[in-house]
Amino acid sequence: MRGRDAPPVPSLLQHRLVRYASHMISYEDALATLLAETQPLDTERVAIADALGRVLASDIASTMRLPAFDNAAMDGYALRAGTAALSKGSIHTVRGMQAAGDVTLEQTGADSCEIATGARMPDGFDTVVPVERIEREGDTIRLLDDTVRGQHVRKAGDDIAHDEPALPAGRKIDAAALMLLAALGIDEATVRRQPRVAIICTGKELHAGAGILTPGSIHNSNGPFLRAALTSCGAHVVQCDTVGDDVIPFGASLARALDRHVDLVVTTGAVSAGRYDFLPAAMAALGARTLFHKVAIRPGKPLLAARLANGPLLMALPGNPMAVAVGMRFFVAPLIRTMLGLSSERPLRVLSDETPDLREGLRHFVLANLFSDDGARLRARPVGRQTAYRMLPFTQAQVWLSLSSADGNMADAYPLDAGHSP
Ligand SMILES: Nc1nc2c(c(=O)[nH]1)N[C@H]1C(S)=C(S)[C@@H](COP(=O)(O)OP(=O)(O)OC[C@H]3O[C@@H](n4cnc5c(N)ncnc54)[C@H](O)[C@@H]3O)O[C@H]1N2
Ligand code: MOO
Repeated sequence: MRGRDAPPVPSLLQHRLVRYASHMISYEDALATLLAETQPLDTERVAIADALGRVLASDIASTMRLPAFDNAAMDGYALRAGTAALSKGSIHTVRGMQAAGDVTLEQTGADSCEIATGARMPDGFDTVVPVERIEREGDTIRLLDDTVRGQHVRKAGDDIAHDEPALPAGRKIDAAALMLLAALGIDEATVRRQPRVAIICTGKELHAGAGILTPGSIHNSNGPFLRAALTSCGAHVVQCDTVGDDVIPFGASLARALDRHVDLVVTTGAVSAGRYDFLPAAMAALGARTLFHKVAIRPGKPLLAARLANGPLLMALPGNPMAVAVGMRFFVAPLIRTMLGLSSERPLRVLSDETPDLREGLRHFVLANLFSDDGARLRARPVGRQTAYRMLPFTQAQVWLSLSSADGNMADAYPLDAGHSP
């Protein structure tokens, strides 16, 4: 929505300015159009030590049994129950001690052996009595309870059997997945290549770095936000440029991005209806195929998606910070998920406490917090005073609600940070 002064679009581009139809595509159709342009990326092998946040490209089956051997679940005494039950008051001779890591396979002679949690059950022993449930005198113990055969023993393969499916393709490697992979001794995995993304923020008002602003200028908040949000989603940000309202530095930044073999370019600003909003015309001049421009959503309506002549997709997000946040969350994040081979997100269906004025035909994205009502049902309460330029509410919310007038008070709730979705 820029105005003032001389037009920034070079004259050779002016005659190519395109008038866009006022009819807007729905969010659902726009997203489907975008995702139809996208494929899961190729795969690579990575060390598990470097795999946090990556997405598995093939199924992983268990390479061993977990636990690998029968072992004690409690510190206490291993016994041979055999087929007979061991009764309260029975007395057993103790010989030896089996600690975790000990390799002793057999304790011959004695009918009991001291044992530590995690220690391998010596051959012939099948039951463990916790140290609290015996009385010891010299080298004998007396049981304080009847025992059940096999009690307090963790059986080999009880967690996962050899060759059993462990983690499926399309699973994000999070801390839980890393725990299982480490336990299995797996040190490499086949994952999707990370999408390479360039960010280009447009606007001559954007002040480089921190420090004192000149009159009329602002700090660039969209660039740092996008870098963080893209990284959290599993993308690799290869470039983050800031350029003026001019197609020439924009084109130069785009050329650098293409040299870096990006899969996606995300731009901010210059995409709505103002004199300085050069981006739609620049796309046409560069021979890009515009997939859609203007979506029936609020905020973020002027969003544009294009396929660049030399391959990658370009998502032009409107400059207002909440339009960037919505464009990132509801267009760029699903695109990155598809590139990574992740399935589509499953939002929580919640009742929204209050709904803003919902305009028919528009999908509204609203910042909210979740809470449980008296009946322990999950509900959402929108945070106050939301407009496209206010960033404070974004820091005070847990979720985005996706709302339309057709759904009444029911909303889909999405975690604010797309990287937190499984
Ligand atoms: N006549 C019309 N005016 C506007 C329309 C419209 O349809 N007709 N749409 C409005 C909507 S909705 C939005 S959203 C904005 C989007 O405009 P642009 O994409 O052209 O963005 P700019 O004009 O370049 O910037 C808008 C706003 O955002 C600030 N901005 C830009 N970049 C950054 C950045 N990197 N960090 C922080 N803030 C940034 C910029 O200073 C402006 O305040 O247009 C409405 N107008
Ligand atoms: O759609 Mo814009 O993001 O409201 O200001």
